[in-house]
Amino acid sequence: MTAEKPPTTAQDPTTAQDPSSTQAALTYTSYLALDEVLSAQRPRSDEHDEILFIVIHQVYELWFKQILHELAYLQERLEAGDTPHAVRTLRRVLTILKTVVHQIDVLETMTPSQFTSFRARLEASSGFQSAQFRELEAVLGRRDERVFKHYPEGSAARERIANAMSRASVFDSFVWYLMIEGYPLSTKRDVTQPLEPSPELQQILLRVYQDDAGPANIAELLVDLDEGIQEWRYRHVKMVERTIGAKVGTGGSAGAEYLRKTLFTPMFPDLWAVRSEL
Ligand code: HEM
Ligand SMILES: N[C@@H](CC(=O)c1ccccc1NC=O)C(=O)O
Repeated sequence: MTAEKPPTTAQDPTTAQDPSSTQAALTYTSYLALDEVLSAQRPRSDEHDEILFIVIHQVYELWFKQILHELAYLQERLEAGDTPHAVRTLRRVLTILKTVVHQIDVLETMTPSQFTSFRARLEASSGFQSAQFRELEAVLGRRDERVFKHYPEGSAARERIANAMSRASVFDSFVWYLMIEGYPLSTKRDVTQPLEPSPELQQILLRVYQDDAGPANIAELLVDLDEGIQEWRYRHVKMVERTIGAKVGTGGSAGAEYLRKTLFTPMFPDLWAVRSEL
């Protein structure tokens, strides 16, 4: 249990009677920094639908932030061999992921012509520049220098992505966890390199599934996570197809055609590779 923070409201005698105290009472608005949050929607057109487009993306970025926070904790718990908390954290991440995938329904209420009415005002900005999405991919295990093209050298965003690519990924933490659980894994992976399918690890995973205990539960939740990311990509590309058809993207790619190529690349290839042996 952590000790409760002393109250800082006007009723608190230590502050209420202190004339030098300039601290305003904490309120709903100040605690949640709503003045900042609610003044951060700045449409570039007078089109009705642009606010929805901004709000949806802002909500995404807040959830990405929360997912990154949870994944850092997940890695810590896995590396401590703590199955119950790793399971709970993964469940939370999966629930958030379901929420953000579902949120696409809201944006799909915007018609192509409504989007076209302000699309030009987006100029060359695009989802390619979502640093938190790239960080999320890197935390999960993606190692791909091409993403850096959209982040200026020396920028904080680029540093964060590069940093995530230099650290152990969620999958590396899972492998570490399997070692703690007593599975004999010898070869140490260079965590800065892409995750390649490993026959040695696949043999171990078959045993994990046979044993059908905590590690098998975690493995299944990681498959859920991988599938959830692929589900997001699928829903995103369908939204793109119905909203801009075959138009090229504002970020300079071939649009839907480019996105379709990213659809079936799993984050954790070994967890998929073993499934025909189970
Ligand atoms: C009408 C809605 C949307 C359209 C038409 C759209 C369109 C596109 C297009 C065409 C690309 C390819 C990059 C380019 O050349 O511009 C892209 C990439 C991307 N978009 Fe969207 N997008 C939409 C909504 C969203 C939302 C709500 C998110 C949530 C954060 C999002 C996140 C991303 C990300 C992360 C990428 C990079 C994907 C990758 O490279 O794998 N997009 N989007
Ligand atoms: N790439 C989209 C524009 C777009 O969707 C977008 C633009 C700015 C900020 C976020 C965006 N969302 C995802 O790509 C397009 O080509 O229409």
